[in-house]
Amino acid sequence: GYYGDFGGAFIPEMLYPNVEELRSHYLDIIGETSFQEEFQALLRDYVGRPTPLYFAKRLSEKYGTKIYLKREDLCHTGAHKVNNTIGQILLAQRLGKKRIIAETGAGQHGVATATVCALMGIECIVYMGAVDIERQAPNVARMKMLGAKVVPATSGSKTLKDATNEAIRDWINNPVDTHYIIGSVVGPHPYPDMVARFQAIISKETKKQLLEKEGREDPDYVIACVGGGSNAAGMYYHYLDNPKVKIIAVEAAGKGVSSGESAATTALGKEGIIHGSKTLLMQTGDGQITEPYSISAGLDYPGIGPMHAHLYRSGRAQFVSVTDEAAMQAGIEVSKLEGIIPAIETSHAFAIFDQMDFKEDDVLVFNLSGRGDKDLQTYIDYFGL
Ligand SMILES: C[C@@H](c1c[nH]c2ccccc12)[C@H](N)C(=O)O
Repeated sequence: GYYGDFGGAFIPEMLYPNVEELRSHYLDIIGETSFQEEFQALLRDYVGRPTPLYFAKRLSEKYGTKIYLKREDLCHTGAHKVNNTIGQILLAQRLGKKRIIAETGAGQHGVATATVCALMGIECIVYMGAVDIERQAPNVARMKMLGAKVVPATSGSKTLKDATNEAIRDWINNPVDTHYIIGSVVGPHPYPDMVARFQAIISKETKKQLLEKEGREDPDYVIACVGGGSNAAGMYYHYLDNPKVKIIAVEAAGKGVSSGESAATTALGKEGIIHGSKTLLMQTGDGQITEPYSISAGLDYPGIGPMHAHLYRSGRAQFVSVTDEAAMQAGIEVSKLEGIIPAIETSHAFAIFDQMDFKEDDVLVFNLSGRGDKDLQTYIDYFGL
C-alpha cells in the first residue's frame, strides 16, 4: 500500500477492522469476472463510456501543437467521479453492506455517490461541511433529489476535511453494515489504489483511441488537474511505466502560492499524515492541517493522494500550479475555441500554456475531467456575464 515513502494506512485502532476487511477482499472482488462484467456494463450503459478522445482543432492551432481532450465531462453526472462510485457500490454490495457514507466539499463526489445509491437502492448519507452546504446549494438539492441524506459537518472549519473526519467517525461507529465511499485517491490503503484502479479506464480507453487516431498508443504528454488526484490517477495509470510519456500535474495556486490562500500542496506541503495516509499536506508548524483555498471546489484539498506525492518526489511528474485568474481565463478560452465549457478544476489544466511551450509535432492529451455547468455562477460572477 505504498508509493515510495508515501501511502500506508495510519488509522485509529478503532477503524482497523473496517479497513482490514476492505484491504483483504478488494483485489479478489475486483478481479472476479462477474464483477468486471457488471462494472463494464454499467460504465457502458449507465455512465456512457467509452468517452470520446476529441482532437481540439482550434486550440491546437492557437498553441501550435496537437491537443486531444479526453471527454470525462460527458460521463453521466458530468465528471469522472462516477467511474469510482460505480466500482465502489458494486464492491460494497459484494461485501454485504446495507448503508453507504461519503464525504463531500463541493458536492461533486456527494452527487456521484447519491447517484449510484439511487441506482442500487441503497441508503446514502453524505457528510458535508456546514460552510459548503451554504455555498453549494445546487449540489445539495441534487443529492436530496437523488434520495441521499446530507449531514452537516460542524467541526473544525466546516469544509471538506471536516466532512471527511465526520465520515470516518460514522464509519468507526458503524463498521459492519456500512461502506465508506471515498471520493479521491486519498485515505488509508487500499483506497488510493482502489480508486486509481476504477479510474484507470480513462487511460485504458485513451491508449486504444490514440492508436486509432495517431497510429500510436502513447502521447508525448498527459495533463490533468490535481486536487486529491483521482482524475489524474486515471489519466496517468496506464502510462506510468512508460517514461517516454511525460506527466504534467496541475495544482491550484489560488491567489498565488505565497499568498496564504492556495491549494498548491506539492509547493506548500510537507510530509505528514492526513485522513490515514502518509503524504504531503499543507500544515502548521505543529502539524495541524492548514485550510486550503482555490476558486475551484474540487481542488480544495489540503493534502494530495500518496501516488501524486510520489510522482512529485520521484520526478516522474512535472508539477505546475496555476492561479484562479489563469484558470478562469483558460476556461473561457476553451469555451470560445472549442464550444466546451470546462469545470473550473479542469480549466486549471488548460492554463499551463502560460508557463509551458510545446513542439508542433508534440501530442498532448488533456483529461477534461468535468463540465462547467456546476460552475456557471462562478463564471458569471467572475466575468460579469
Ligand atoms: C474533489 C471532491 C472530493 C471529495 N472528496 C475528496 C477527497 C480528497 C480530494 C477531493 C475530494 C470535491 N472536493 C467534492 O467535494 O466532491
